[in-house]
Amino acid sequence: MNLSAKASSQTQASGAQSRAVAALALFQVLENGRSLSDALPQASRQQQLNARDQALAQAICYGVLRHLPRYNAYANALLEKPLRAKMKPLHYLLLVGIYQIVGLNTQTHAAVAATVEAAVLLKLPRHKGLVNGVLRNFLRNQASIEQQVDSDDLAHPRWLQQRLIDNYGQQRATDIMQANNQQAPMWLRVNLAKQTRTDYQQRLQQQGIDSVADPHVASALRLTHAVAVQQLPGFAEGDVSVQDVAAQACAALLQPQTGQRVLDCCAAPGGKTVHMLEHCHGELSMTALDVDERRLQRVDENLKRGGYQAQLVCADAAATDSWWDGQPFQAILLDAPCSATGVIRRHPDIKWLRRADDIATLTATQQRLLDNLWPTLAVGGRLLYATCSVLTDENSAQIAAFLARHADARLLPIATADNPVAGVLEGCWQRLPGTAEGDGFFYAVMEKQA
Ligand SMILES: C[S@@+](CC[C@H](N)C(=O)[O-])C[C@H]1O[C@@H](n2cnc3c(N)ncnc32)[C@H](O)[C@@H]1O
Repeated sequence: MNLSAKASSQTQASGAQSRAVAALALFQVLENGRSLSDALPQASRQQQLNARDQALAQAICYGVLRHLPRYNAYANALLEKPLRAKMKPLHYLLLVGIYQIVGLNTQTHAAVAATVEAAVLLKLPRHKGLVNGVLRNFLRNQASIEQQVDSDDLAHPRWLQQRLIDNYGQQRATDIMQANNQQAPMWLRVNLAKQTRTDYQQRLQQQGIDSVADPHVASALRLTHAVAVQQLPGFAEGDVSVQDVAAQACAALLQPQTGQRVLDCCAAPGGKTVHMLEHCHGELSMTALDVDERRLQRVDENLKRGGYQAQLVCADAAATDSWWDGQPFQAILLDAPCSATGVIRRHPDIKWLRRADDIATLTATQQRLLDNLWPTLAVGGRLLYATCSVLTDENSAQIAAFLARHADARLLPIATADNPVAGVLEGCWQRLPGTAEGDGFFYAVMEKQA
């Protein structure tokens, strides 16, 4: 084989690998209920994908998940009969192929060829012909198939659509779902303990990376185009972190003060723990707690990267007898486990993995955390309750019920009001996805009365 033929067959092989990885990851998410952030890296490792091919596999998975009903409908229209259970990975390979034809500006014929080849990697080599036939048929008849298939372009499960309509009305619910189907921008949090935001923006500019400063959150820069973290100057030294602008608002809302005892009780992977430490130049007595030991390691890594210290505790935050020494905290961040319906732009698998029943379970957990942590807060101290959810049961209704149960809790109104949302408890802040380019997020600040 000459060199260029060898190079071209290597390119083809890596093209097939990324398509196979995308199909396998989608299979794991949609058939086995695994999160994409677990399934994709695992499938990538199995196929030994390089970073570039992994990025392609990820882009394909995101694209398919964003408009899953539409691509499923196309595949079903193209297949004479549904595939047998054993051949199910092939269905996801077809979605991968269809998405590339519809949604990616790749060279279509090369993309189809790589997708057909991926059937071999899925250990279904005998069905290469089927994949080829279906995708070529779609290429020939795309316009008529798109016309004949009645697909739901909002692409959210019915129960979630209905909840959003119940919470916000038809128009706002539609806006939320449309925003959920967009790609989220990359946001940076500049470590203001080390440099000004303008200085860091200039460092970016010197590397040819354009950014826009957020008018409300002092540390936040939005990149005009996403880049790999390794390209960010000073990333390894903790000069900058990747964090959405909505998450960055937490430190300023809680306002921890130098020298205070602070609890971050659902801390992993530690984005907000480190931000609070940056906010006070590291001078906080910080306890970072999480129930998940593996995720707690990420907090440790993030602390080390920034050069900060915290006491790490692995425990159920609500089981205070098991970890609390009885010394009250002056500030508590409860970034509660939630439906994550505010971050569907970044995790499009969420809308297919969540079930309607999950919401009641989550609200019960949130209530237990709020009630059991409240006694650990000092009189005069503040608790910030935050979620990346847009559902009122987890947010306004949760806080209204908490205030009704706790006479010593006073809501400190948040004056930001860049997007007051009808139906949200006055004094709380509900950000909706896409508003000012940020994620959907909810915040309520409460102070403990004597
Ligand atoms: C929204 S994430 C936190 C994100 C984090 N604050 C950050 O900014 O990087 C919620 C976290 O709550 C943790 N968690 C869930 N239930 C918990 C519990 N009962 N006690 C402590 N942590 C819990 C999860 O393991 C998860 O890491």
